[in-house]
Amino acid sequence: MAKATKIPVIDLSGKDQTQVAKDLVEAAIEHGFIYIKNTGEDIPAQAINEAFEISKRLFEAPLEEKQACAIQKNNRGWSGMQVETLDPATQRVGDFKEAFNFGPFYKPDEPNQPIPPTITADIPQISRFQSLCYHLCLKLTTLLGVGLSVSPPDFFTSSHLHSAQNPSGSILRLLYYPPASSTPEADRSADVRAGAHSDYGSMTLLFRLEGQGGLEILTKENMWEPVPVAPPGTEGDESPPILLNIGDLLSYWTNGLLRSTVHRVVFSGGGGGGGGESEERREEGDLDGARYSIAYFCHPVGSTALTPVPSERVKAHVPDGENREKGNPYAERKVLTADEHLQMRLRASYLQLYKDKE
Ligand SMILES: O=C(O)CCC(=O)C(=O)O
Ligand SMILES: [Fe+2]
Repeated sequence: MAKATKIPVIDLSGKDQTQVAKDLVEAAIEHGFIYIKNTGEDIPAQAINEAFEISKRLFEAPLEEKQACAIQKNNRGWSGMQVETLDPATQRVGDFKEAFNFGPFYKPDEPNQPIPPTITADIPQISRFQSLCYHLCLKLTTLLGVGLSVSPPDFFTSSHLHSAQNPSGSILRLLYYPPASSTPEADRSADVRAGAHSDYGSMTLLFRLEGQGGLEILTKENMWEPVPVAPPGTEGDESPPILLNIGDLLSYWTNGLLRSTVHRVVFSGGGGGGGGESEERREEGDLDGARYSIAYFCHPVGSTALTPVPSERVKAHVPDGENREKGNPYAERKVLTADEHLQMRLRASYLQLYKDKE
């Protein structure tokens, strides 16, 4: 039976910030996924609720509006059903989801991309939400720097300070997984809502809604385990915890010390993984109903050179067989900057976009 994971819940508002930093680093090494208790201090529940409301309106907008904002090679815009294939080696068909990516608004309320008219009035809220996510990520990069005793301690944070002159690949992504009933072509036991993948950037913040489970991580033992939306101890909070995960870039940068964990989103049939209807899965609600999530993919400034992180802890880390590969999956291709890293990954998941326009 698939068991729920033991991903720790961390409260960033803890008095002893050195301890918080240590706990965060240990969780990033051990699991790569961490629940950030939502106290409302960094991202108020109301801002999250508003963002989900905007997302619903956006995906319900007329198809022509969304198509006019189709995703470009700059990774901004709308991607329709089955356009993205996160696990092309395994998936029979593309992901059963729609997504809309917003690049950074370097000036408040000024998107650098076409926006569907249905949500033009919501630009200030989107801008504010993106800024809240960005600032939470800066806080997290600072804590990781402290927890890893990186010298100087702002090594990670300063490389994430983006601007129009020093842009980053950071993306705020609204996601919509239509109900299975509206996609009868999906084989719920073989197909997935989002294919198995690890994220590309430094770290990802994921916002989910209660009763809309389906996210699973691949454990060290190679088992798929569900990641409950509201783990024990957070049920009474105003908003479920924010799920933080380490991305490939940060794992690569730390020579595999921080773990970038493979994850996916499944229908109730279990994505061919044999998970079946476990107790935890049933607690997660109707896995075939409509599902919304919001991800903020945090990336360093594109020109950042991915040179070894100045930390004794990182230097002392000797990757084991499995992590050696994970730590530097691109060793042969010599990734030099954050931008090169991102371009390589996008090319692999948007097969058609790159094929059509080359
Ligand atoms: O929707 C989710 O819960 C996860 C989405 C995800 O992993 C991604 O977009 O990278
Ligand atoms: Fe992901």
